Amino acid sequence: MRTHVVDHPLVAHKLTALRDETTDSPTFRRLADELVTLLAYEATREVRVDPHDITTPVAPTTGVKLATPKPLVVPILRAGLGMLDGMMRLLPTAEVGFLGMMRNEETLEATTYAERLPEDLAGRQCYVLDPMLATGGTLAAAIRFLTDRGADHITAICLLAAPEGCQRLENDLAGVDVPVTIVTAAMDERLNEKGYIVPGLGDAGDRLYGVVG
Ligand SMILES: O=P(O)(O)OC[C@H]1O[C@H](OP(=O)(O)OP(=O)(O)O)[C@H](O)[C@@H]1O
Ligand SMILES: O=c1cc[nH]c(=O)[nH]1
Ligand SMILES: [Mg+2]
Repeated sequence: MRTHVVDHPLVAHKLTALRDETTDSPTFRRLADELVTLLAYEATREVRVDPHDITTPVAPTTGVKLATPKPLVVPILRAGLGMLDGMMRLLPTAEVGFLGMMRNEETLEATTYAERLPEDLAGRQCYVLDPMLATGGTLAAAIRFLTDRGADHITAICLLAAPEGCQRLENDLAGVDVPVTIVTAAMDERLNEKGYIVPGLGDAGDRLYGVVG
């Protein structure tokens, strides 16, 4: 597994505003949207392309276009939904699959409550969107869903990551023979006793969409 922390002053600036507890929900949603577009630029560095012949007003030339099958983008509900538009801005022709996953805040175990993915992902590049990589349980399960169906190249875009979650992913995915890359805006210090990222940004889903039950 590779981990890529995007080191860019604009990313750091937007992330600082996102973390700030005084940032309201509309601003939080806008910042998450802008950040994912910046991270997606790095995350799509290995997106597959084919040669493509065109003619400019001056001369014929060969460029590239996205290869077929198109990449699959998978936001993890709920919080990952706040990253979808920002990702699709860069990959407008990608397909989108959905995973609904929720972490039990007592046991910190992730459960899956919704799944809408293509049955066959053989030969597909997948981009998983989830703002928070905390214990890593959610992302490990999501990546398993994709590799079990044949996905052969996986990139997860997370706004924040914790070292404990990255270590767990390394362990859980040790037997997975598929390249996995994590692209994040920051590797934070640690998790607290409740499994929250420190300093983090709090509960991403709640900050995007409000507290539900
Ligand atoms: O790395 P982990 O310890 O598994 O935690 C990370 C998960 O927790 C949050 O989702 P949450 O369960 O709060 O659901 P929500 O998006 O509906 O708020 C977050 O969006 C991740 O999916
Ligand atoms: O810090 C954290 C950890 C898990 N989920 C969140 O939304 N935030
Ligand atoms: Mg949440």
